[in-house]
Amino acid sequence: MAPTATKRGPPSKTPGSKGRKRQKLEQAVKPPPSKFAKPLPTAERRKVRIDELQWKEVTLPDRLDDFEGFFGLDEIDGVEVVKDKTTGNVSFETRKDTAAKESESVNEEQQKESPESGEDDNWEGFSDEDTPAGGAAALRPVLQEEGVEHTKGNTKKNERAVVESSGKGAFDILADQPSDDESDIDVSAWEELDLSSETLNSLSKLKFSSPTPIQASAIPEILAGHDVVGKASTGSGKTLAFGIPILEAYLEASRTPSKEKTPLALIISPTRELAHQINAHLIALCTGGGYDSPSIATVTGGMSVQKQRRQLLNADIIVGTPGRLWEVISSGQGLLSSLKKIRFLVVDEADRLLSQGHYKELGEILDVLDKDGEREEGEEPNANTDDPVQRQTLVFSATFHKGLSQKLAGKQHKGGDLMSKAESLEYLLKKLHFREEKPKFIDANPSSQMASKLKEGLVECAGTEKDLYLYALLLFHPKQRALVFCNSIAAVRRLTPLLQNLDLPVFPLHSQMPQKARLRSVERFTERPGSILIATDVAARGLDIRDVQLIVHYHLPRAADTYVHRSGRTARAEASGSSILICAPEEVSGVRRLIAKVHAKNETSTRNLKKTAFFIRTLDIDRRIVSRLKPRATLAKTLADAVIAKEKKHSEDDWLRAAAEDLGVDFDDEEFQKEAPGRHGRGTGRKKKEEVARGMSKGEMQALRAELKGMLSERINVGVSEKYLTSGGIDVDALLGGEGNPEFLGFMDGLGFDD
Ligand SMILES: Nc1ncnc2c1ncn2[C@@H]1O[C@H](COP(=O)(O)OP(=O)(O)OP(=O)(O)O)[C@@H](O)[C@H]1O
Repeated sequence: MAPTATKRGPPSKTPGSKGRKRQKLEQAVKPPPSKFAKPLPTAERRKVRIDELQWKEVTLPDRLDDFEGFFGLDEIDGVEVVKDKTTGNVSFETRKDTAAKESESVNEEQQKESPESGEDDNWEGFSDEDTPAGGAAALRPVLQEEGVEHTKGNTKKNERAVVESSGKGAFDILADQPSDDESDIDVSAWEELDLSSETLNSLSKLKFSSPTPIQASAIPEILAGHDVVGKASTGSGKTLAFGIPILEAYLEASRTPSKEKTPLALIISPTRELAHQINAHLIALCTGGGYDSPSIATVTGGMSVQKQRRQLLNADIIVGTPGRLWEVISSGQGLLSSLKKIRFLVVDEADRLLSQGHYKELGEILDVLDKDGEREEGEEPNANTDDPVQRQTLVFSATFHKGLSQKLAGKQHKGGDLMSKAESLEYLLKKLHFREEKPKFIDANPSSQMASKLKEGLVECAGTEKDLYLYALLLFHPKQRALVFCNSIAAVRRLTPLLQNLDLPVFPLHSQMPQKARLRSVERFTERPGSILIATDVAARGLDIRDVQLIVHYHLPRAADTYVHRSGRTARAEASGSSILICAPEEVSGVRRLIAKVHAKNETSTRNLKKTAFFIRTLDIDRRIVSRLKPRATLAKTLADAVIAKEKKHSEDDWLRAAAEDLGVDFDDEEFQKEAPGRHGRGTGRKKKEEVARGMSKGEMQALRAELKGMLSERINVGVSEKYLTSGGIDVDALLGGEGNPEFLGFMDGLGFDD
């Protein structure tokens, strides 16, 4: 019997976000009326499996203002929900011809997709082992040579390295571009910038038909010899804003060869991944222009320092992180004298590099670039040098954070304000030794630090349920490349196995991972559509990974700039994307204030109006569906905790064994445990839980795994989404009771449906 719904259901229960306004919003997203208002004649009907059907994604509104539902919901027309009166089971019926057509197209799709599913079967998950052939090649050129990326040679060689790699490297921006001349495009929009024909050729190969605003404004100033401070929203092409003038200078220098070989540019980046990515972007730029490419050395921690030293001897461009650069520079061997002659010093993500806690090594580098000898304690870098600076200093970021200047002034700064132009300049002038008294400050997006096509929202849940809601959010965004941010390495370590246990393609990224594993995680995340990277803020800055569609803040960002940069990993280069915060109720008001600040600045700076509060929307999660996910999430967590506790025990034992050996005593685990301090103090509860977790036997774990496997193979009953039903004026209970409207909406692909 086909159910018919006649009355509106109660609004879904979302703590702290109820009221009349909510109900209006729900009506605003009321789905279109069903084509199947009347039950179908029995002869035309056929029972179908829900996963045989072709679900259509519900398109999102451009802005979230009036939208509180889930992103990425799928809907379907022409299906009836039928409830068996005796068993209570719900089934689905469609017209015979519709079903036949749809099952045909499903088969076609499956055939098309079969090679990819084969790949899925072979997916290794994350491990610290060396990537097998293919995988390593795909990470061109990052892992080709341990220690240093050093790319030199003729254009063809570079093209091969970039274009013919067996897969797409983590930072391979050329991988999708055809390499033949026919693919060249019109680059006349760049002509105003007066670039060389070689650079124009390269841009044509990259298919960059016109400069982005920051490129259009910054490149002429840099070419004219000015120091530049460039601010532009995330994903707006800042790398090439400094990369193109460096290439121009390289081309000019190579027309008049000199005997002395010194590097042309030093580019400093806050993270290793960003340094490797800048290298890849520069290689891509310098490829296919019909000239010998510059040698680019990437100097980051976690790789062989000896090789880096050798490669640096021949480099035209050096990209590096401050720690390793300082290590290499301070160990002597002549690098410093050639670095003093660089023409460009680039400080990328400058506010981060120059902030407290990150500044030490950069400060040392800046200092020695301008003068020999040691800096006095407390002395500002470069403060007492009278030598005129020859190089141009180029400083880029999407944000300049107010806390920096206030810290500089010795004030404690609370909150997450971003700096104004004047404050930024004042701050940078104190920290950096510019050639000009006043560098050119270019703000390409004065009205916003946020990408124009970014949608923002928050999900509210109990603090103890964040894991569950994260899982639900990821399931509700199936096939989307998602980046989840945590504030601690421990959380990355915990969430990775938890979500892997739930069969999600998850990779970790944090600073304590071995360098190769870090790059491999990024590579796999880049290559595999629909994969998930769980990362600390090491991934927040600068990373340019194609098609990241979803950012989840599992832990809330601690400052406005972190929110801007994390969210900036999506919606890049005119693409769209979503950024969702998972908040405990007590966190909501704080985070609203923080985000309002990020947006409020836009209003004041552009139109000089009084602050307009930006109100980030609460996404109305269907809590019924989430609660159905709880058993599997709990089981996955129990298993993950057990593995982590056992690993922790191993490393503690190793440490204690080594200590016992040093002391010349026998190692007795139980004795050590008894003696261990803090057994009755704080943290005892957590320790007890850990003990229970690590006490789990192999057999118990196997049983739990089998149980979880069983759960994961079962479908979650999401046939009826409370959100959709309430917003569509349908009563869930009436529908299931057989009295409701035959409309059926709200299925989420990925909720345990194994296809
Ligand atoms: N002129 C252009 N036309 C089209 N795409 C471009 C152009 N310039 C750069 N891009 C592409 O835009 C993307 C973002 O560029 P980039 O990584 O330099 O952004 P960004 O401003 O440095 O971002 P973030 O602040 O997050 O570091 C890259 O994939 C890059 O290849």
